[in-house]
Amino acid sequence: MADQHADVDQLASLALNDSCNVNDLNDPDDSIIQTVTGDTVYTSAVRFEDLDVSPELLRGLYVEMRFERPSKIQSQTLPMILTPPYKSLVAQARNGSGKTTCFVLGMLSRVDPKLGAPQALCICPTRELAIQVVNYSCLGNRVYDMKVICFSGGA
Ligand SMILES: Nc1ncnc2c1ncn2[C@@H]1O[C@H](COP(=O)(O)OP(=O)(O)OP(=O)(O)O)[C@@H](O)[C@H]1O
Repeated sequence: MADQHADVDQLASLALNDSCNVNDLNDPDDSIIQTVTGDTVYTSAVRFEDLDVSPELLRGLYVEMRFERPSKIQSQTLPMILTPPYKSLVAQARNGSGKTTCFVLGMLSRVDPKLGAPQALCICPTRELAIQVVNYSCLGNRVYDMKVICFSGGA
């Protein structure tokens, strides 16, 4: 999560200017893209196996979520999100392009399922978004038996 006082210039920033529709999720651009942030070079992931995720999460992506391969925003941001040294990231892509999976997979990859303590907090601006995030995060329940809880306020 971004440090409150972090200089915006220090944040890795990525905006994908793609105008495709949701069907493109299953037809991502296969070209391998390299992104350099500071001294670190990130290579886009063509397959989920290219990412540093556990076998349990891989199974969850393929079997539970029935995803075949990363969408464009996932292929470019997940190597950054999952590779140490971890940095803050701002990414922008159109609605329905798979952004939620990016940060949910980031959270699920960084928690220790054996540790019985709260380890990740996701703050959402609307109740609808919070519910969407919880629905994806439930992948953690299914593959790791971890608890995902949604708190919301308002009437
Ligand atoms: N790699 C993938 N392969 C197939 N389907 C996917 C993939 N990633 C996400 N999806 C599906 O695409 C839809 C949109 O994904 P998601 O909600 O993550 O997009 P989003 O960019 O966060 O959307 P929004 O901008 O509305 O918050 C969901 O139904 C999700 O299950």
